[in-house]
Amino acid sequence: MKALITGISGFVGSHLAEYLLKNNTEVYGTIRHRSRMNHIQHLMNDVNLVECELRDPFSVENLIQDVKPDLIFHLAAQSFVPTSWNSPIDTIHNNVAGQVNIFEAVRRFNLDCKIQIACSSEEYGYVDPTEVPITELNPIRPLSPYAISKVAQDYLGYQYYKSYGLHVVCTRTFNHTGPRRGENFVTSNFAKQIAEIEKGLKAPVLYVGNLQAQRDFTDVRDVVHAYWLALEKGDPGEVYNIASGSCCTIQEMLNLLLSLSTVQIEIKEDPARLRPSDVEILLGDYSKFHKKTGWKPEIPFTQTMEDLLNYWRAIV
Ligand SMILES: Nc1nc2c(ncn2[C@@H]2O[C@H](COP(=O)(O)OP(=O)(O)O[C@H]3O[C@H](CO)[C@@H](O)[C@H](O)[C@@H]3O)[C@@H](O)[C@H]2O)c(=O)[nH]1
Repeated sequence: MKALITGISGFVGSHLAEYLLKNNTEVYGTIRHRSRMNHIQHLMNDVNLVECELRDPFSVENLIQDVKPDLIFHLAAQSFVPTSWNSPIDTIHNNVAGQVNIFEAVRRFNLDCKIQIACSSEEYGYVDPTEVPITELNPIRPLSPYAISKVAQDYLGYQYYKSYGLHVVCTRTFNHTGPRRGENFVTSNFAKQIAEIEKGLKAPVLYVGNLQAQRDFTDVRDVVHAYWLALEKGDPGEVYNIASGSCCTIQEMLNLLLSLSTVQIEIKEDPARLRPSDVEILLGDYSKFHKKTGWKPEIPFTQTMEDLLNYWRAIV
């Protein structure tokens, strides 16, 4: 079985590669010339890397023709919400064009493969507090250009399934974290600041944005297991929530991290970290996916945050 991971050098891509290798799957992954390889350095002898610019149809055609994967996990994306405010067109173009190029190449070469699309809970956007937990039937009310790009990816998956019979499964994943999480994302950003303060590399002041937002966090190692099951057992043309089923405020997540450290830290709001419109609550209902695949999250949140903090302690 040959699996292709787009964005293999990223946070989720590197964990998925580890998971697939343990499952005796032959792993191929796309990288770009400027990709940082530190997350997959330890896998270099076990995975096959292909340089590919997903925005370029010729590059993607060559990729699909050469690799001929049985499974495609499409993870590559501009995935940081604030960046999408600064460069909305780039985010939408990158996330949408890359996926259309993959679909068109699979179609052109008549490839019999299953495709997982990494969609997002951000698609739900504005959620009234009476509308949680969020099921796949909740309204889609996107609040950022990033969310719009994910809605487009989601609906393209449905359209290519209906129009051409492509085996596409969309996973709407709620927030996920763990070792190797990019330092811009809130859990990693706070953990890195704490690790730096512990080492005396930074004054004991931790900068934060909106601490009232509520998020549903799952460990990335549970998430990659879900992606595998989505293609093994999920129905094509369907969308599945991947979530933990509980949520906390960002303040509570910060308190947990602080409780794992012994240093005294002052908390300061940094206005630059506030967003034009923030999604205030994301709390997912993953029962549709559980019924289909038996999946449920296994790793407790405290463990995830401890592993994340230790990850940063080891590298700052
Ligand atoms: N990044 C960041 N966020 C902060 C900070 N302080 C508070 N927050 C709040 O913490 C929440 C989470 O922010 P992020 O970690 O940046 O993630 P996100 O915007 O929820 O998006 C993530 O989850 C999506 C799934 O729901 C993913 O699709 C997306 O790619 C990303 O991983 C947001 O409400 C944000 O306003 C801060 O200093 N930095």
